[in-house]
Amino acid sequence: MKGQSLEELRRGIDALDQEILDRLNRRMRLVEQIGRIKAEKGLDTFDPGREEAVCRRLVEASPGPLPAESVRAIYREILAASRKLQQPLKVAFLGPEWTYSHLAALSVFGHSAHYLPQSALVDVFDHLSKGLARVAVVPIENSLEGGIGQTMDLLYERPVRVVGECYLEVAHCLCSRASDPGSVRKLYAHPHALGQCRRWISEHLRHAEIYECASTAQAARQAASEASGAALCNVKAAENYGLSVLAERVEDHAGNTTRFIVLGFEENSPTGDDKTSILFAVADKPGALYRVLEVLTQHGLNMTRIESRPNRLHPWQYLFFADIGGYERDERVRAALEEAASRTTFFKILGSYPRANPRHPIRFDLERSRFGG
Ligand SMILES: C=C(O[C@@H]1C=C(C(=O)O)C=C[C@H]1O)C(=O)O
Repeated sequence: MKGQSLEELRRGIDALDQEILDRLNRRMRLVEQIGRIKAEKGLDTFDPGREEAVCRRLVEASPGPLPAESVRAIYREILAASRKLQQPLKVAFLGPEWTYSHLAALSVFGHSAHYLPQSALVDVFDHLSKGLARVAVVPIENSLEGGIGQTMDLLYERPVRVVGECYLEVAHCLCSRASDPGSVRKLYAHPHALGQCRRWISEHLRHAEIYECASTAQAARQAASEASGAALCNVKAAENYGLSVLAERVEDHAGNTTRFIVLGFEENSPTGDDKTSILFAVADKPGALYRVLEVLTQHGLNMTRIESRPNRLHPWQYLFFADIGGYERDERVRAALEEAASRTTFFKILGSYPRANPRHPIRFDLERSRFGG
């Protein structure tokens, strides 16, 4: 049997696209109805647990050939458009535009959200507490540099909840108006970017003076103002500030990944594969930390991270940030946390949220300036 011609195949695609669009509009009418119910009941528009459940179900139900990351990428935008119909979601992040935080926020909330770049992390938290933003996206740890101290301090000080997480691959480029690395005299960079590219800088940019900046996009903005300035930043920041990419992927280790958390106030519903973040302090006596960890082990909870941080309010005392597998209201987790809390001097559940996979970080495609996962 003779195959279909190009024209016939394209007619088939046109008919399917019309069908997809009709169905998307039907979906949006349901979304609008849900929006009205939420408004009546005073519920929050954004429900990350439900969104994750929607995506996971579709990834599992998809027979292919569409890969899982494409299903997720398509639905990221459908969900963003759905939320926008109910009420545009206001998202604060550490700006200016095109920082890695911005890329992380876009990868979680899509292009239809209302983004509010802030000039300092503390302003991101302030935006949330003042109700100027509904959610915020902040970095919490990097695979090479470890925990982001300032975020950890603010998590201790402010009454926010962790409602989501995402892992983003951090691919730095050397970007400049100069034509080659040899002509670069000043290098602008965020301290973490400097830390991640130490070896490359000592091999290629020994002759340049180094200036630390508040963010990678700020570094790009600064580099753009000088003919012999350069920045360590991502390709979108370079594009935005009119810089050329002189060298790609200058980080010292492949797989440089930053974990971002989404902050908000609402409690998530369980998804069946959740993580819970906690924060606690223990008395200064032998075995105090062990006694907390012992309870978690006895209840069979898997701890995926524990990190200590000096308590700035009480010198030489420490705060512990830990992530465990499970949902906070799940009976086993609840009982374990209750018992663990009784062995601490301070205990705070930061929140439960759908688990993201660190082995499949969101990748920002250098060539095509778009996300894959
Ligand atoms: C439609 C809803 O509102 C939002 C949009 C969703 C969707 O488009 O599927 C899911 C969760 C919410 O963030 C809902 O809560 O079901």
